[in-house]
Amino acid sequence: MADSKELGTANRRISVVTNHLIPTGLIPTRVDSVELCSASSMNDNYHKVHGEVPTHEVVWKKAKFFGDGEGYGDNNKEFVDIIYEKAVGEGIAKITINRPERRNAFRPQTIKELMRAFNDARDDSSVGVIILTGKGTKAFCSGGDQALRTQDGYADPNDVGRLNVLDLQVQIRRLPKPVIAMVAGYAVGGGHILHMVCDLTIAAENAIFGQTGPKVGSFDAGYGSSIMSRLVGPKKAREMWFMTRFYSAFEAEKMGLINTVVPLDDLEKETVKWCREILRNSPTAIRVLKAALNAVDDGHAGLQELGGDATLLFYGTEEGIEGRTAYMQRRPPDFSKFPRRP
Ligand SMILES: CC(C)(COP(=O)(O)OP(=O)(O)OC[C@H]1O[C@@H](n2cnc3c(N)ncnc32)[C@H](O)[C@@H]1OP(=O)(O)O)[C@@H](O)C(=O)NCCC(=O)NCCSC(=O)c1cc(O)c2ccccc2c1O
Repeated sequence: MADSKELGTANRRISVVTNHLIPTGLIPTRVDSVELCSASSMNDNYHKVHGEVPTHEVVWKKAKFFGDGEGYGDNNKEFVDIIYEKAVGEGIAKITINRPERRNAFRPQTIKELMRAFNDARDDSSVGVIILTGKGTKAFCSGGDQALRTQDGYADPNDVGRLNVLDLQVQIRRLPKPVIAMVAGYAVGGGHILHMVCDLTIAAENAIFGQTGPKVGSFDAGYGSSIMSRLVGPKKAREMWFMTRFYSAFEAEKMGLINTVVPLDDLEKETVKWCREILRNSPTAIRVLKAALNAVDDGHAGLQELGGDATLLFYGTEEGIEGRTAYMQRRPPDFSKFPRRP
């Protein structure tokens, strides 16, 4: 039985907690004085200057590789498992996994093609945002093609096995432009991890999210675990991995796993709108912010990325140029005119 000292402590704690509770009658149920408005209809000077985000129809063209001409063409002839497009006149690239009959499961060839396309979108300075999606409405991606799983990893016929999707995850994570996962249908297994490594996820109402690894004898103990834990918290991450449950788009949004849910018919329109909104902002600010947002979690690699951005910016300054010029002119550099800022 509790003695009187323990009871006193318990009573004090209860009264501290109850003092912070608002009696139900006092909880405001209606906002009288504040006019609520959506971000797009805000009437402040910032929104007057910047205006509405354009909503015109996007025009996609098969992408030509950067450096191969005007940016459009039919290099896609080389692609079997993906479709690579660029929006005409705006800085959006779209990469589509094109294996709908397999719910867009990836095989090694798919990963190789995805990596080529992402590399091109990175190098093409006219591209500012990249959309990753799956063909059709049934699946974004259902992970590794289990028919090609070997003891060494995933292998196309006559090839060595590898877990090459891990390289793609790193590539997306380190790519200095935002990558948006546009998800309709299933994003499960390795496909779920792909959407998690993207910077943003926009889902259709029919989207379904989840891990299947422990059901099929697999697991991703890398980004698939650590990034998930960051996104949904350690308890929910354990639930997702241990139980292998599937979650609706609305549940995923509530969990912080995705950014927004839209009707299936509006999925691309809304995703393009997000891209256009991002493209109005400073590419350098976005580049550095992406690196900064990943830096702590990515350890030395994260610091390297962020540090690289600092060097990149420094190379464009007079101070940086003076160092290089002096070296080339075989003279000592004159850094005296550059401020030693507080
Ligand atoms: C995604 C589904 C829930 C969809 O179910 P639905 O009923 O709509 O469709 P079907 O099941 O009939 O599928 C149609 C058709 O596609 C084939 N298919 C679907 N997914 C795959 C797949 N991943 N691999 C191979 N084939 C697939 C299916 O067999 C049907 O073919 P038919 O010939 O019968 O028409 C459901 O399909 C589903 O649960 N799929 C499996 C999801 C899954 O378990 N994925 C693998 C998880 S493991 C993984 O992805 C993975 C990959 C890596 O590279 C890693 C690397 C490093 C670490 C970990 C890794 C990892 O875990």
